[in-house]
Amino acid sequence: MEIFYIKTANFPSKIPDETVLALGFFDGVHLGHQQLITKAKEISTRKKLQLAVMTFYPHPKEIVQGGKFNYLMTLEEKVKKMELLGVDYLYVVNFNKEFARLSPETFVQQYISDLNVKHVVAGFDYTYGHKGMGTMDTIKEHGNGKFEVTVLPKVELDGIKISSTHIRNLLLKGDVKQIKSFMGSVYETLGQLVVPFSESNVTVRNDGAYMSNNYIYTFVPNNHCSIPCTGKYLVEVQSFNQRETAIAEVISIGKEIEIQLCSQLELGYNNRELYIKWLDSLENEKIMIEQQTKELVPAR
Ligand SMILES: Cc1cc2nc3c(=O)[nH]c(=O)nc-3n(C[C@H](O)[C@H](O)[C@H](O)COP(=O)(O)O)c2cc1C
Ligand SMILES: Nc1ncnc2c1ncn2[C@@H]1O[C@H](COP(=O)(O)OP(=O)(O)OP(=O)(O)O)[C@@H](O)[C@H]1O
Repeated sequence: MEIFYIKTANFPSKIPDETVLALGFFDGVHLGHQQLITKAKEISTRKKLQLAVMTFYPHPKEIVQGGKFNYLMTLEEKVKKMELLGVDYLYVVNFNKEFARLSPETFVQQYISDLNVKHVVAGFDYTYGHKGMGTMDTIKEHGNGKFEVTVLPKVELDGIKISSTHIRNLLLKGDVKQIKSFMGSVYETLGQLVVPFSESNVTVRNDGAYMSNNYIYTFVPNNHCSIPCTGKYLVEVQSFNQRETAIAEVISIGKEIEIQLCSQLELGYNNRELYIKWLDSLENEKIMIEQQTKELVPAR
């Protein structure tokens, strides 16, 4: 897969071959996105064209509304998923204030027609151009017959539109188990495992690695990735080919996010980059323990 980072009016010097282009932000590359890209792949194979995806960075909301946006994945992770889906060209358009002001017509002319696109595929709710005024009802007309258009109807699960927003809401509720049926895989967060420094708790091994004697570590998620709400979770910690099941506690969601792993972790290296896979919430267990504790209090 070839990646083109496009800044306003700075187009690739080599215009790629004729393509089928899938459009959208694609945060999380969930099952709705996967259906869209698979559809575009089928069309590209049938028409013997290359498959291209156009996404943006940063997220339009971060620029238009300002403030921090909670992403489901980093751009690097999105790139990996696109590669697995068989994408040939990935355009990452720098979304800035100047770009946001482009009219729907100018966007279609400069960023679609001029990029040798022969077929556009996007979902029923895709919008483009200043204030998102362009829709799937206007795109064909704005393309002046230069490309075909396929619209993917709403992909739902149990009557709910599969969307990045719904997955973010599940994270806010700590309902990590449900996420798999919307994303197609367990939600995971990339970050660094750090041994909190306290002399009584840390052993320095011969190879220089810090080991936590009581198995308590701090996990610092990579910048700007969403994590579930505070509470205890059953997780899988994955680094290279090592996997461990552990209990993670999200203590606070603020500037410094810390997650403490309390199981017997053999991955005890300091500052090691790894994935946390969020398997299930242990809040029910916590509620049960709280209820049992309450029952033990003698009646006065
Ligand atoms: C040229 C262009 C200008 C845009 N301008 C705005 C804007 O002014 N305000 C806004 O909220 N979104 C704007 N957007 C974002 C789109 O409405 C939409 O969120 C984006 O294309 C991603 O689509 P998706 O959310 O369906 O994946 C713009 C998009 C494009 C391509
Ligand atoms: N459930 C779905 N059914 C059909 N098309 C979808 C679905 N979800 C996303 N798409 C399409 O996939 C592309 C990327 O969409 P986008 O990144 O806006 O996803 P989203 O899940 O709707 O995000 P958000 O919830 O943040 O708005 C767009 O063309 C969009 O219309």
